[in-house]
Amino acid sequence: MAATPATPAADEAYDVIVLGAGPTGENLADRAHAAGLSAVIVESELVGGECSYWACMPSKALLRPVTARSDARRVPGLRDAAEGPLDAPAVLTHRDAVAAHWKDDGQVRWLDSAGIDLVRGHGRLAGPRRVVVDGERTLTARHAVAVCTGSRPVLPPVPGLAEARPWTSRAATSSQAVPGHLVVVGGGVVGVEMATAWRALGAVVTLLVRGDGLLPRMEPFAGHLVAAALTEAGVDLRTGVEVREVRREIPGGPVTVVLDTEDEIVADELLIATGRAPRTADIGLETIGLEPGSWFDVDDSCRVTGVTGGWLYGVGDVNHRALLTHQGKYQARIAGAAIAARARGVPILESDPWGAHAATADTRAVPQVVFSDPEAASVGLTAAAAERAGHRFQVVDQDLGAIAGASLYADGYRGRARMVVDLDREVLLGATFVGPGVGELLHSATVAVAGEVPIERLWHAVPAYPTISEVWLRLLETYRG
Ligand SMILES: Cc1cc2nc3c(=O)[nH]c(=O)nc-3n(C[C@H](O)[C@H](O)[C@H](O)COP(=O)(O)OP(=O)(O)OC[C@H]3O[C@@H](n4cnc5c(N)ncnc54)[C@H](O)[C@@H]3O)c2cc1C
Ligand SMILES: NC(=O)c1ccc[n+]([C@@H]2O[C@H](COP(=O)([O-])OP(=O)(O)OC[C@H]3O[C@@H](n4cnc5c(N)ncnc54)[C@H](O)[C@@H]3O)[C@@H](O)[C@H]2O)c1
Repeated sequence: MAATPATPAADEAYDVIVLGAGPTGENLADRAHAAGLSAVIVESELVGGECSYWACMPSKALLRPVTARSDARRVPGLRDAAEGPLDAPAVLTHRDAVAAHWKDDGQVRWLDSAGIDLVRGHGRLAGPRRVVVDGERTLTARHAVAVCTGSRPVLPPVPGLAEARPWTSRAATSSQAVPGHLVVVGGGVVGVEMATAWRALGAVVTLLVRGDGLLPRMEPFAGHLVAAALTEAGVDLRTGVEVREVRREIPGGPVTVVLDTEDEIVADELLIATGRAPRTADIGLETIGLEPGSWFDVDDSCRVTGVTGGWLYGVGDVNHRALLTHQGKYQARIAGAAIAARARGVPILESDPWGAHAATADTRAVPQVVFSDPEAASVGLTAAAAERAGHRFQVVDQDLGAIAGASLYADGYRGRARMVVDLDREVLLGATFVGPGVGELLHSATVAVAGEVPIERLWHAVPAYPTISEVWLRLLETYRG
């Protein structure tokens, strides 16, 4: 059914109400509907959520030309053809198309074809199993309400920062112009990807990081290699610095960033990429005894803990398990199956690790690709995380440049791989690859980690020659001795 305006009416009852039509909400509603439950989805902005319009898709549209050009420049015979600047207007035009020009008609058509009702407006819980949309329309849920409202950027409490109206991820992924000088604050994924993109599109970029390196959740060599490449690309990377004050006298005019070192940087734009907060401040949590603005505390089926009757689910970014589109969609598949099983009265759910109703991969095998140049890709535990978790493990490293497939992929290929092996069970706990093109290599590691494939069996998974995947052979040879 197509979108209908919020009009006063009697309560409308559904089996499942989904709040938020991002990738998580869409998948959850789809799973519920596929299981024979009626589902309605409430969306206050665009169907498709952050990912489609202001996050994954537009950011990757900005980054793909950057890595494609870099790769081409490292292929003899192609190098000269790939010299010169990127065509920034063409990149931005393509980005606009990838973001569907910030219109959601296509995704609304998909909801319609999937048999999911859409109600446009801001949804708020109004007591158990009840959602009021824009204060006018009341929906009730026979089985479950799934909150999939995502996250928003956080501005640190720096004097003058909010008043300066800095860019956050939305402006950084949707800007229609390349700023002359962009200051980026934050060395996490958003900071690194956006510094990479806007530098290659022609901006002077200063990247301010308060810690001692980039991408702190990955293996340290990921941050080192990406930092070296950013510096080589001309980014002014400053680590160990804090922003003390921000001044912008004229809206849209130059912005002055004052550091704790007393240095002042005057730039055209400032991007704050210092993490996210849940979009749960204004969704009526107080009406069911939960704290507004908090992340949801959920079990492995994504059911919110401590809610009488067990009808509330918090899925995707809102539960802070892994702020990634693919993990939100995975959780939606698991939670959707759990909601359907509970609705059918199934007495015992498959909630053991790797069971149908447990989002086990959230804690064991989360894959992530940072689309920087070079790419950084990881799954499962880093060595530091394995140490913290008390595993007995061995780290195996490999220079990716020494792999024949890599040297053919790009002349002078620079990159590194690491696997973390559980010595007690002889399975992989995690793997990290850094280098051009490694994003597409990651799923092999995800299969090995999630499948808990014994090293002895991995030995029989023969990588094709000459591909970058031959890194697996070298890693295993080193491990086996
Ligand atoms: C710049 C950037 C780049 C990223 N790149 C990647 C990437 O490459 N790969 C990746 O896996 N992840 C990436 N992410 C993370 C990814 O965007 C999120 O993990 C993902 O969007 C979360 O999906 P979600 O459905 O939980 O929430 P969202 O996508 O945020 O969707 C939530 C939806 O709920 C709606 N909503 C909120 N409150 C209400 C309400 N009260 N009533 C009705 N509707 C409401 C919102 O309007 C929104 O449409 C990126 C994030 C950023 C910021
Ligand atoms: N390719 C991808 O998969 C991709 C791309 C972009 C975003 N994302 C997801 O979006 C989420 C948000 O990304 P993000 O980069 O905003 O968050 P993040 O948590 O990855 O990084 C934020 C960084 O900012 C730093 N920071 C925090 N407060 C600060 C302050 N006051 N001053 C200076 N630095 C400060 C943190 O130490 C951290 O390194 C991530 O969890 C990520 O998983 C994924």
